[in-house]
Amino acid sequence: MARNAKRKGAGRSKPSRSGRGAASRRQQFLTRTARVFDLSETAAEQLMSQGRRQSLRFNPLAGAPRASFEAALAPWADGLTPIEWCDGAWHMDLPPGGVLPEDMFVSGQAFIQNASSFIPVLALDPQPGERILDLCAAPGGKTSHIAALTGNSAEIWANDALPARLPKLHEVLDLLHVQTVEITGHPGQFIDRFLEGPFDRILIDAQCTGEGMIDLRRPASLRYWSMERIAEYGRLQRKMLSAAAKLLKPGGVMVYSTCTIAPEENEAPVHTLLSRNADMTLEPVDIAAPGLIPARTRWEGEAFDPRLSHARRVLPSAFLEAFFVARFRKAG
Ligand SMILES: C[S@@+](CC[C@H](N)C(=O)[O-])C[C@H]1O[C@@H](n2cnc3c(N)ncnc32)[C@H](O)[C@@H]1O
Repeated sequence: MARNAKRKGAGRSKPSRSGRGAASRRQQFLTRTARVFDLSETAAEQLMSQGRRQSLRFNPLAGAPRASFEAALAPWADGLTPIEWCDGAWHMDLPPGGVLPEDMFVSGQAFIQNASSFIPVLALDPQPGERILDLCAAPGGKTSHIAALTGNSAEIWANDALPARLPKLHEVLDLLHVQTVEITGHPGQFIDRFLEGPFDRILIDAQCTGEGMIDLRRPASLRYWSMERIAEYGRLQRKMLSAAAKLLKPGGVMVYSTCTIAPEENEAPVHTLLSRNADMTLEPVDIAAPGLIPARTRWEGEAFDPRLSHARRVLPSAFLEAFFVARFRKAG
């Protein structure tokens, strides 16, 4: 796929300053997005031209009882909708000027995320007592969710390769009362050289082109988009998947997620891992979130492993960013 992508890509490594360059980049992104989701370009344009509302997650690790937290939310109940598929989370649609009490955030009782970010953690299904690796962890939203679901009783390794992002990771995990965590700063593509396995569960919430965050009403959000970047991240993601799989315990679960749309960064790296590791298979991503559709089993004339139909794409909507989630199981 990467070779194919490079040939097709009229990509540039630097952002183009010309209006014509920006227009053709926008058109290329739109054409691809429409094809990925099997939509018309008009429908794809609407999908990618909306603001995304945020969601609120209750953090039990802060020690406040859930009932008192919910009581404190009562004055804002009209602007909060419980998320049926994610316990202890609410979609937020507060009236203009509506602000939740600061204390909830300062005390670490509440955390704001895009609701799509809940899906990989729920698919990981972390359990107390397990050894869990979060390979691309900063700023720590998903690590803290893992710690919350396991009641601070899993051994979590939170890794991120970018030194500049580690202070924020420390800060978020401290704020959210995450205790059983080791923070490391290794390159994920070589993680098997730095950390000792085995891990019961591994989350790879990979560095990606972040197409899910593109809002076509804001031309700047496409400034760094290019086929070259897609191909470059696809190579990195393949390497991270391969290195992490070596650290997974037989019988263990590994979840791969991105907030991007490109099949070269989603289905293609998953396909490569399956084709090179007979002991790895895909399991259904069984989360009842709206807008979850099967991942692609073909792209640009190339067929992927049919098990990719178990992986899920998130169709972007008012509350959910475009996301991709695949859940692997290692034989054992
Ligand atoms: C999508 S973000 C992770 C978000 C995080 N999981 C969360 O929920 O808060 C991807 C992260 O990968 C990190 N990263 C980039 N290249 C990496 C690499 N080669 N190995 C490990 N992490 C990397 C980035 O610094 C970034 O923090």
